[in-house]
Amino acid sequence: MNRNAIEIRGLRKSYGQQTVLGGIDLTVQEGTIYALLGPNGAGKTTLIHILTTLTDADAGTAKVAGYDVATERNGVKRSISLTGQFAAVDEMLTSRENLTMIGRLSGLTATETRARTAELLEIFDLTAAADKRVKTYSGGMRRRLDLAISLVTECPVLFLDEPTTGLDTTSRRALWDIIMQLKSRGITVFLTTQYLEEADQLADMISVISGGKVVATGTAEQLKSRVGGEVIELLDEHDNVVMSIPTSGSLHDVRQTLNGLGEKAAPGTRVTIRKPSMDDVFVTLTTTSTAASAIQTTNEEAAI
Ligand SMILES: Nc1ncnc2c1ncn2[C@@H]1O[C@H](COP(=O)(O)OP(=O)(O)OP(=O)(O)O)[C@@H](O)[C@H]1O
Repeated sequence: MNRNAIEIRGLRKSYGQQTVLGGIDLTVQEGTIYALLGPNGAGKTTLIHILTTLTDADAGTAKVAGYDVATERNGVKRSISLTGQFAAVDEMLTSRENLTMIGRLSGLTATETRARTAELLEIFDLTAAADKRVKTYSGGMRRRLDLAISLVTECPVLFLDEPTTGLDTTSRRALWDIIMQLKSRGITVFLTTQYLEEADQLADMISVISGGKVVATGTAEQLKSRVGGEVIELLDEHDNVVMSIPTSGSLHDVRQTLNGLGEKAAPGTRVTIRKPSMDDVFVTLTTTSTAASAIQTTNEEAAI
């Protein structure tokens, strides 16, 4: 039976008058990839900082790898790695030197450090560039190195704060592959992202946060099904989407929706019907409070 790598109950955090986290409940099973999806300023980094003991919560509890983040900080720290939004590498050193430095600082012997460095350079496809200074690296190479550094000592729970922000599509996909490999080695990955596709592709479970609350939790498919079975899209003569309408997908519903449009659609308007995307989910959940409260029920269902 799977155990929980992360358990969060009623977590709250405010800065002055601003409530950043207004009571977060969340459970992450061991060995899974969990994505926390939310717009800018939703509180994703704040939550990661609390889970990694960098910030204290005002109320509520959180356990990581079985340790309480408030009272068992050392246990938490021993169990986690964190990669932040900005690559924390020494640009004047080579990637081999960066990895070696972290290995020795983490208490590995010289021999262990050499072996681990070689292994990580290989995994992250950095062997060819291992002896070049990091300042000559591309953004993708730096992110890969940053991730490699956070894995010098392999921890059961890995936190990735927007790991692919600023990367091009190829580098992003390469990192996704690496994250999937980490999962296959039993590591629990908790990541934040603003990219819907990233959550869709990678995560076993997704929570959407907005306004300091979890407004939905589920698999990508479960979240999409909440938006509706099919989305009717109206396109203008230049193929621009002028309206998207979620429907249940039933013939009755689709027919009623189209009839309901009546004369509102301009002449020349075309119709397509497609499956909902994560974009639909995101827009629905983060822009309408009614949707948010409706989905709160989903959250409870998904937790059962
Ligand atoms: N130390 C702090 N002092 C005051 N306000 C803060 C502090 N840290 C974060 N905030 C505020 O809390 C809110 C949430 O910030 P946070 O960085 O957690 O959001 P986020 O979802 O990670 O956003 P982004 O995707 O832009 O990184 C923001 O309005 C931010 O300005």
